[in-house]
Amino acid sequence: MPTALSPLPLNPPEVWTKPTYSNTHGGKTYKPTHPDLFKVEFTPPVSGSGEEEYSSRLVAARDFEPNETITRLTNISLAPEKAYSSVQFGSGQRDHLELNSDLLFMNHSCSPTAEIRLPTNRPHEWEVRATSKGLKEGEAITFFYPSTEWDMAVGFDCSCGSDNCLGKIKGAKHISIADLEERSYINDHILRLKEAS
Ligand SMILES: C[S@@+](CC[C@H](N)C(=O)[O-])C[C@H]1O[C@@H](n2cnc3c(N)ncnc32)[C@H](O)[C@@H]1O
Repeated sequence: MPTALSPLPLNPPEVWTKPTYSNTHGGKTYKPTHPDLFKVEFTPPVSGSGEEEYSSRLVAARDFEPNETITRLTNISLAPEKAYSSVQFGSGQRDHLELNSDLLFMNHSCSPTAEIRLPTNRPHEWEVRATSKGLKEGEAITFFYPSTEWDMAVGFDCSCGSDNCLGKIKGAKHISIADLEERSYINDHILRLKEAS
């Protein structure tokens, strides 16, 4: 059972279909979820590889002021399990949500342009917001994955390219508190897990 008070539905309030090369090109059945705020820049699969590249990204469709809310998390559901796509919102084993929107395409950066803020037990306040630097139209919307993730289902070699890149990203469990806090806002459940470790 989730340990945080979790009123999250098991299914998203609105049906969401993940964009793929075939439904964003040619047939074009895909409908962007937040067209006025951001859009997915979709990378086509390398011909014949048959594998997902995970190199698509989310970019801002307009400027955002410093600390401006980009969007609240409105179509979220309880994740059936921790996955590459889920976001951790508490310290319990089941405390992972699925975004069920174009926000899925927010990549990680060690020098992020946005934050996911998930105050404990206040899901109506859960949001993506610009950092204190603000965001320009066309800039990638990224967040620091260890700000929500303790021990990720799928780690990766970071390609964010920032000067203070941490290299391998596996979750906050594997990073010192100083390295976490100098890069991003860190959610309470991660700070609690860090204190207890
Ligand atoms: C939720 S997806 C983000 C969207 C993803 N780029 C896509 O095209 O589906 C998370 C995955 O994207 C990739 N990813 C995100 N940020 C990355 C980064 N900074 N460096 C390398 N891969 C990254 C990793 O494969 C990760 O497991």
